[in-house]
Amino acid sequence: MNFEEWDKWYEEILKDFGFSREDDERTASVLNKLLGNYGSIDIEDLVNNLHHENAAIHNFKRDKSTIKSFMVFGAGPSLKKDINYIKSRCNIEDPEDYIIIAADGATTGLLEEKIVPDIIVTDLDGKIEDLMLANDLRSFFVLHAHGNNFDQILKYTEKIHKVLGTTQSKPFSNLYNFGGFTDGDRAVFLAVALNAKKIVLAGMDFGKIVSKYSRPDIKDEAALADETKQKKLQYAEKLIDWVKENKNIEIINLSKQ
Ligand SMILES: Nc1ncnc2c1ncn2[C@@H]1O[C@H](COP(=O)(O)OP(=O)(O)OP(=O)(O)O)[C@@H](O)[C@H]1O
Ligand SMILES: Nc1nc2c(c(=O)[nH]1)N=C(CO)CN2
Ligand SMILES: [Mg+2]
Repeated sequence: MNFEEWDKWYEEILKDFGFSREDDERTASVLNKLLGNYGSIDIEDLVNNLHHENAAIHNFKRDKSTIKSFMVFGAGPSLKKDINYIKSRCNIEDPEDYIIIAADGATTGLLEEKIVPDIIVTDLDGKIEDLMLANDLRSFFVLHAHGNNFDQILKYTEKIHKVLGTTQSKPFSNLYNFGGFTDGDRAVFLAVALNAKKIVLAGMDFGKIVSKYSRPDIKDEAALADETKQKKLQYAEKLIDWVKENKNIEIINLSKQ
């Protein structure tokens, strides 16, 4: 989604949630500076490195043109069921098959199943030790700045490597905006920017229930989402519907089957 198109969604989101564009831009400006100091990658680096990372691990040369299929894992209640289904159907670690993108808290569920994502799309409110562990092991970070994560960006950016920065306001300098709002739908927009032909969604229930991977502080496996979270999930679903309607990409949602 280009920025002009995204900006219409963004205006609506700012009004609907009462967020401030200036606050988003303030965090974006800090992230941009930190990435300037500590280093960041661009989209070309990401594509090239995805290829090399897998070549190193699997002794397999993935041609750039074979990067076509993606799996996006969200932190919805069906995450574990969907991972088990995928494991029973295919070799999830086969680099020929899929690029694996985890949306933030879903990283923890994947690590529990011995799967280290290729990419983590995050605003740094997932379980931070797991995000950092995955980053050390293998995962590239697509790190998002917004008005509500200034402190996390300030604290953790220097500790993370292999980072591509994003903003939800106007992109500039080191920061991209591929479109999208929550970590899960931004992961889908990233796959679109990486020329996906097929995207499989797992743990992307939307609805009103959140899992412990989304809210590590809840006691049970799942709980009723608060009103703000429910509204965020509605936007996530609508934005992914926009991709279905406007892009020629096969999208399969395992959570809805
Ligand atoms: N039922 C669900 N509960 C939680 N996440 C879901 C659900 N369905 C889909 N997702 C996707 O999983 C992603 C990862 O979840 P997580 O709660 O870590 O994200 P988030 O975008 O940081 O949200 P928040 O700002 O509420 O913390 C969400 O961004 C969302 O797109
Ligand atoms: N300003 C602001 N922006 C966001 C927020 C948030 O809480 N505040 N949460 C997001 C992830 O769901 C994405 N963007
Ligand atoms: Mg998050």
